[in-house]
Amino acid sequence: MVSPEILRAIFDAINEGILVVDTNENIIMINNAAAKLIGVEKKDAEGKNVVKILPNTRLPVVLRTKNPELNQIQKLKDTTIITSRMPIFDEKGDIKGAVAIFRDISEVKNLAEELTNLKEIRTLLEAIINSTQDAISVVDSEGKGILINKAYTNLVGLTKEDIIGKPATVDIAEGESVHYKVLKTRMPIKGVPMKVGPNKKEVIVHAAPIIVNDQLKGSVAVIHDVSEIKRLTEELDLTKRKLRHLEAKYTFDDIIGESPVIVEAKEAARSVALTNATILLRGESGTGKELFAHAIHNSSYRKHSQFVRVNCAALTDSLLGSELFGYAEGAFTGAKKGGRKGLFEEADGGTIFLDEISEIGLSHQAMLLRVLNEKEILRVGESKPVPVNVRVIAATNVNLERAVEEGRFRKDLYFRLNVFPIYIPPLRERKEDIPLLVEHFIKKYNQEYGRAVESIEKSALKSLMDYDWPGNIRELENVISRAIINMKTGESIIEKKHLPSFVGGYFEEKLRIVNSENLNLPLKSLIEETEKEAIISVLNKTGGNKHEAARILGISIRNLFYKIKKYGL
Ligand SMILES: Nc1ncnc2c1ncn2[C@@H]1O[C@H](COP(=O)(O)OP(=O)(O)OP(=O)(O)O)[C@@H](O)[C@H]1O
Repeated sequence: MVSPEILRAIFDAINEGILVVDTNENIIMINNAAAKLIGVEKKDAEGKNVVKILPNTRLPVVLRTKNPELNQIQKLKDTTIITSRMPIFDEKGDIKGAVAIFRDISEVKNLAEELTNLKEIRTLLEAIINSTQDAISVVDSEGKGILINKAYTNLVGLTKEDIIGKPATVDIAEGESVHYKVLKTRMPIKGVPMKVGPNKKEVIVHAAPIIVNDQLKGSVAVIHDVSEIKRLTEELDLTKRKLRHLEAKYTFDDIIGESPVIVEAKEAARSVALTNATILLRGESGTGKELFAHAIHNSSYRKHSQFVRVNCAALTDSLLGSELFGYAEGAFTGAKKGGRKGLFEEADGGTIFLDEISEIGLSHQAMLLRVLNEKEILRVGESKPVPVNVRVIAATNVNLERAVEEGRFRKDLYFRLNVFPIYIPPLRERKEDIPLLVEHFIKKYNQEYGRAVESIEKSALKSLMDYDWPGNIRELENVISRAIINMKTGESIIEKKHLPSFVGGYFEEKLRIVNSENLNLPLKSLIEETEKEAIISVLNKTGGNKHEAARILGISIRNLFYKIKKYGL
């Protein structure tokens, strides 16, 4: 027989709390764990009615019902416990008391809560990872796949089954594993180009190590699809080039005008066209410099070769260099493999038309001078010159002499370009050409818009003759084209009412002044008209000097050029 002392010692050694009551609900035994959980001294509890010690205890219920209550979770002070209560019967089956066995499960509960939290965080993370457009792949510290998202599957064409638990190299078609590199170096890697998946998708990969408490846990990679961007860039490149390579469309016959000044300019251009001389076309914006450049190329022996047009004002200085002269492989970030030909090389055998030449920065002016003198170019980032046979036609609408004086334009380049200047006079100095030009534009826009406009009314023509045309022929062309658009079907003569107010008509009066008649016009049209009006007034004020006009308007010269073109001024 085990002595009661030994039994007590065993009871006390047990981690679970044990509390025994007799049929009178008095505590006859309580072990250390129970006393500790309840927060009483054993000696103070023994012999006491259990309800006094534990007011909410259900032991009296068990005594009464004689039914056990098993594994019930409840709060005991600050702890959570799991309790089982059972009646105690003697051999005859009479009830002798009841016992409660309970265990502190706070820690287990915390753990369970933590697990639930972790689960929530994981679900949240997965939702985030799956909703990003960038493909993500994660490997563990050994380089085995542990997570990929939907975008990854869409991009790479591999599923979880192909990746999870497999080595980091499974998805690579061309290139080295970035994950392995990251795991080896513990350093992030950016912008690695490679091809992935069965379809050899072109991607750029950024990867970083996952370090928790100083321990390397794995590597995460974000994979960007660049095939679409590459395709679009190539398309854009091609379109840009195609746009430039639109053959020289015009000949001298397309240059309308019989005024002595324009006839003289045409004669000069016609005779120099047959030589190889560099030509400088001078004249205000919209006077027809580009038209002259086309005509010169078309009547030169180079007419079957390329005519390449570059608007030097439209490109930033840094872009202009690589566009004009090309670049070597690796000349700068983003440089194409194998480098790229510049426009000078593309125009080899033909003509390059450098519009707005005054806008070239000083460093590129030096390079241009070299082309003109040495007949060879240096690609950006390369030291070996490439010979080129290109005729240069430059154009400017600014006072280059002043630019030279102000140090903005190299004197030697100025002299080199100005060997054969052709001055194209502004329209206000050859107003006698206006009727011919109007007739020409009526024909042109009849064809373009499918109209049958016959001519212009005398008083309307007079308004055109009275106006000074700061935007020159481009502006006149624009006014005629808009007049035709403004004409109703059935109207075949351009009248004053079809002309804008600034040339003495009144069509745009309605547009410009916000009144009940035009309240239904979109705000954009009203703003554009006002902007156009402001530009015209300032240009008139500065006598067509665009640098000054841009200064007064508080916009860049490039922006002003853009707006002048946009509004056809
Ligand atoms: N003499 C002309 N006969 C017919 N159309 C002309 C004539 N001169 C110019 N044009 C037309 O006017 C518009 C402007 O001409 P162009 O682009 O050649 O001018 P530009 O002097 O090169 O202008 P910018 O300096 O702004 O580049 C074009 O649509 C062109 O066809």
